[in-house]
Amino acid sequence: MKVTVVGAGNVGATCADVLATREIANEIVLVDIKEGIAEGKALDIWQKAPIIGYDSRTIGVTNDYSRTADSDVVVITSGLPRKPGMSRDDLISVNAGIVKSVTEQVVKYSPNAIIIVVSNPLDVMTYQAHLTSGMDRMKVFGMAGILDTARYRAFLAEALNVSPKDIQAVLMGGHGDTMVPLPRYTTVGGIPVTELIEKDKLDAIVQRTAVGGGELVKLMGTSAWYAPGAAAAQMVEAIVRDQRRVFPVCVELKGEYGIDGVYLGAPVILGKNGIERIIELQLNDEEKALLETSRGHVKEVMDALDKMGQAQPASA
Ligand SMILES: NC(=O)c1ccc[n+]([C@@H]2O[C@H](COP(=O)([O-])OP(=O)(O)OC[C@H]3O[C@@H](n4cnc5c(N)ncnc54)[C@H](O)[C@@H]3O)[C@@H](O)[C@H]2O)c1
Ligand SMILES: O=C(O)C[C@H](O)C(=O)O
Repeated sequence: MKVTVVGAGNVGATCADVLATREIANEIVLVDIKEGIAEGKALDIWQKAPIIGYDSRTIGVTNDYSRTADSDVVVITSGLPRKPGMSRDDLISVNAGIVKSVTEQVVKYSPNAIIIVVSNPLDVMTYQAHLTSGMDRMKVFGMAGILDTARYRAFLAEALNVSPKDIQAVLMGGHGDTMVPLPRYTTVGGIPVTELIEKDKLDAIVQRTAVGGGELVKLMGTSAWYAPGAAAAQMVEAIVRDQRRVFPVCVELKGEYGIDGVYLGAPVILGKNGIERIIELQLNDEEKALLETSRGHVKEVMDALDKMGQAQPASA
């Protein structure tokens, strides 16, 4: 299997490193626009192979998409990260252009690849890549839900003093402060989380999760990369190993949840064809209202992209 990661910055390089270290793909191509950066990081990851013990090949290229040809999966991480005081939406004008031009190159050389978008603002960059690619929505989707649920699961594991492995959770909506964690669908070793933690503590964890990206931006002056890179690699693994994992993924909803034409996180089954199925949960009134708020926010940012004239299909 061949996997390309575009953007050899913090998230892209971490993703490539996890893909190689866990031998998720035998050929990994790292691409960046900055001369030498992808080549250097790919070489560094390859030189770690004899120490850790893996044989995935990692190569790096500067803007040479011919080397990405016939990739099975492409992860797009290229674009600016936010700085303290910024929202993800503030990145839209710069990142839309980057995601558009990268997607054009990706599709030209790997027309059958499944595309995973990571660049922010995530839901709207997924819209940008999907439109530019002209591909089926089940083959162009975004990574955010695995990261957001991982934060939620990590906070819960800490509060309950249990293994994060035993916490199962799902979360919906946009990748922003209006994301919708679903405590009703959260279990700890099969036990509903609501039986193990007081409501005020759970509410505080939900709140901390919603602003989890911002917490890290404040601490580091740029956004996170270890968990995001690993989350994107986990999606690649589900696809290349046809695992049929159930993850929250950002996809264009077309009637699911009564929503049409908006890109939002929802639980899906991920396998060799990309999204194999979008799962429709039964939401209660409160959850529906939260999802509607999130939908409204993402739609506003999609409209802003439309106004910029960026969201055009590749052929337009
Ligand atoms: N979806 C998520 O959950 C999530 C999580 C973390 C970060 N992100 C987003 O991922 C993006 C990358 O974050 P990062 O921390 O890796 O940033 P970074 O600055 O470390 O890396 C970005 C890389 O993209 C490269 N790049 C820019 N334009 C390019 C182009 N046209 N072609 C190829 N490469 C190009 C840059 O040279 C740089 O190396 C940001 O937009 C960030 O907000 C999303
Ligand atoms: O917070 C950010 O800007 C990056 C990313 O979306 C995250 O949640 O870590």
